Amino acid sequence: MSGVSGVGAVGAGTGGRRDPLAVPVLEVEGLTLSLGEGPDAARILDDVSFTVAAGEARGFVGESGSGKSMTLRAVMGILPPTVHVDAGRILFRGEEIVSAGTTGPVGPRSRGAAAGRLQRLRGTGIAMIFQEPSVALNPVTTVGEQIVDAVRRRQGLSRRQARERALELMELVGIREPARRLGSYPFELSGGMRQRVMIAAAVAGEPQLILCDEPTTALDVTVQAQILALFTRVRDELDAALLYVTHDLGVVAQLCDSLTVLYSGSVMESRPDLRAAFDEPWHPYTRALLDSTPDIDHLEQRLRTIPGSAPTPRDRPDGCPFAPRCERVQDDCRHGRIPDTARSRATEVHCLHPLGSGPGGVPSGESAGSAGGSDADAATDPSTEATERQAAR
Ligand SMILES: Nc1ncnc2c1ncn2[C@@H]1O[C@H](COP(=O)(O)OP(=O)(O)OP(=O)(O)O)[C@@H](O)[C@H]1O
Repeated sequence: MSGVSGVGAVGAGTGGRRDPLAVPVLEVEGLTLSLGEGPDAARILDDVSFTVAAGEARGFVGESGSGKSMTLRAVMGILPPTVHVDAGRILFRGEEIVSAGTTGPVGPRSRGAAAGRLQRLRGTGIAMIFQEPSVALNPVTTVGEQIVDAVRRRQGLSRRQARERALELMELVGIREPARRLGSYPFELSGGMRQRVMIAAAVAGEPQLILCDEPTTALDVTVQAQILALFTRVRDELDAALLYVTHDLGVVAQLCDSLTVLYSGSVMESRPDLRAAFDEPWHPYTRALLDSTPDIDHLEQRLRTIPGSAPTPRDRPDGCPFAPRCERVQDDCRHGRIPDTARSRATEVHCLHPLGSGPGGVPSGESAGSAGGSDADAATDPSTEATERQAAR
């Protein structure tokens, strides 16, 4: 792809050193969501926290129904009307955009300062890329018009300038002969091409945060690899923060720097260093997910499946929601709230009997510090290491 023009076309592309102390682009703090109200309310997200920094790609993984999409929808401000925020908040570049009491887009409680800020950010500061391009693309409008409109809406350029920018964006996302393709309708393109068009339209506003909801699941592996490479490129050129939802750890391995593992609405494990998490997962659920992921280097090994199934929001058990399926379960796992046993600022492990050999079951390399975060913590905190690695990239 020749798209060097894309560097100038889509963003800051600073490529310089980042400030490890900079405010994260996205901070989700204690997000707790319920479906319905009153005695029939069911908790679909319970005290979920994580951050994504500029230039970082965080994989957000878990089985179907674990709450991945709902988290993205909360960030984007598009929760279903029946789902509301019980507790927690979401900050975009340090500014609160979602707070407790927020409900779906039609609810009266969604109005207010935070909702107004979110409205303005949607499409410019924050972009979302869906699994199915038809969700985002208009079938009766040419792809050129859709990208030009996205550019104009977000950047206030003239029609001619916007067309030039649209061509650059199409080149950036790997659409050959973009001038010819401007006049195509979505149905005239392959699935992979439609996905590229959606990405081009999404990044037209030079977003600082890109939310991806399984955007390659429907594509064959070759196209999937191209799209993943494209995400890496767009992220680097915009210095954007990427939150990538998937159930596929193979995809996470190719794209992401950090990892959050969700199960039945709760964070099981959150790690700033994806490689360390894959080499030595601490939560038995993360281990089980890894064991059920195909490994191209060890095809002779039989894949393990996780016995049983995840609870629905209405039948979540007391204690650890994974306990009924966990090989390491003990009596104390079945009662009360499971605390974070990692004792590190950027790392979370909600398990009373984690894998590993360090203090609290957490290997020494990533166990640094207390939740308070002293200078000594900063020297060894894996979040600092990960940020510095990114800064040096
Ligand atoms: N529109 C909706 N209205 C009410 N509840 C919903 C809605 N969509 C999903 N849910 C429920 O919210 C919970 C979390 O669902 P969510 O879609 O976030 O899971 P997920 O991890 O993204 O799953 P998948 O990988 O299948 O997309 C589930 O129990 C689901 O049944």
